[in-house]
Amino acid sequence: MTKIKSIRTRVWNWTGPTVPPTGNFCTNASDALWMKGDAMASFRFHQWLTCEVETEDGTIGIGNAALAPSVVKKAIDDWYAPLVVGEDPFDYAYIWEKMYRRTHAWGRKGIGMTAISAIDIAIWDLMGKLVGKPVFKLLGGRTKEKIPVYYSKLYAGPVESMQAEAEEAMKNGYTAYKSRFGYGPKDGMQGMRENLKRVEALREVIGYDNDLMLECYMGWNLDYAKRMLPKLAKYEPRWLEEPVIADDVEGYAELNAMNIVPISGGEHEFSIIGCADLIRKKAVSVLQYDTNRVGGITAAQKINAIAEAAQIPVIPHAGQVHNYHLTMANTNCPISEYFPVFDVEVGNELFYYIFEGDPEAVNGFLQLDDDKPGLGIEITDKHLAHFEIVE
Ligand SMILES: O=C(O)[C@H](O)[C@H](O)[C@@H](O)CO
Ligand SMILES: [Mg+2]
Repeated sequence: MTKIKSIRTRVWNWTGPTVPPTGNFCTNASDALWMKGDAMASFRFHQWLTCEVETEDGTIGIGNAALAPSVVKKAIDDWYAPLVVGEDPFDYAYIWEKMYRRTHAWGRKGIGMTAISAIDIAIWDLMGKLVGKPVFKLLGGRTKEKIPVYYSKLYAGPVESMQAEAEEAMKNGYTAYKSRFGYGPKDGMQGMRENLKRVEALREVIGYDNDLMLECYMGWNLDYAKRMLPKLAKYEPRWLEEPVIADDVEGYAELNAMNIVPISGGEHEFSIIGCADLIRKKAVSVLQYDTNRVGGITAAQKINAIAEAAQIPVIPHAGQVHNYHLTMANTNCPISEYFPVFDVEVGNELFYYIFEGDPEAVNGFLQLDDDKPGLGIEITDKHLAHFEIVE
């Protein structure tokens, strides 16, 4: 048995080219503020955290976090690493509880749970490498021949450019698409029409035999969403995502109970109990935790069981292998989100520039390798020129 010897955290600050922001690009929680300028600014993630957990025999497990990397690094270095070093990685449930309970006063959600997630993901990668098995084989194995994905981009812009992007994606074999709204409560009735115009335009391109999902990214509110839902119904969206801020669980439940369009959410929820609460309150019809926020693979797998008991499908936020392995190992996880490999825009794309081995979608599906131990990714130095790294 080999014990955990050290944890190495690095913050990767992207210094490469980024797609310049445009107006009404993606509604978000900042839209409710009286402010000028780029409301999406605080939701661009142009840095990432890598978290490498090494055992005495030199095996290294790789974890990661996208939220507030510089702060999460500090939390891991100062608080969580001392709790984990010296433990047996296969005692992962005990390690999770130790991290959760020893920082319970401040770490139950947000930064603390993100730090726990990064370490836990690394421990699962480590366990897979130590036993020579892919992580999904430790979770339940292969429940799918390959994983269907949905194309997740289509940020709001000129109608013609959105249609052109959808047409291009159609050529690549996707059968499900997620688009972002650009208008919300402060844009009034005209903004509603702009939103509906774009949904109609996308349906003209993808038709009605393909799934269309609509993303608000916490940029609407209960009143606006209640007014929009009846107008959206005829476009048959598969779900309406994060229509209200993450704390408005009652708002979620009221919108979901209207049963006009299934409501999805969870990418800004944390911990097993946080997600169980969304399920208990019937706040979502589709649960979308992100494994690198919610508590890692240990927490995500427990949440999958709770969601399955309630027959709520789980479609984790983001692509990325830490989510794919859970989707592969759970029948109640039908498809995966997939960020197409594009220039760096909001930052979801950074994963492709830091890691090697994240599967790329082919014809609307992606595959995991039965013989690749752990998560199947390594940190690459191919794009180091575009990063400033803080050890
Ligand atoms: O569902 C998503 O993919 C997230 O909400 C996005 O990461 C966010 O960038 C808004 O598009
Ligand atoms: Mg989302």
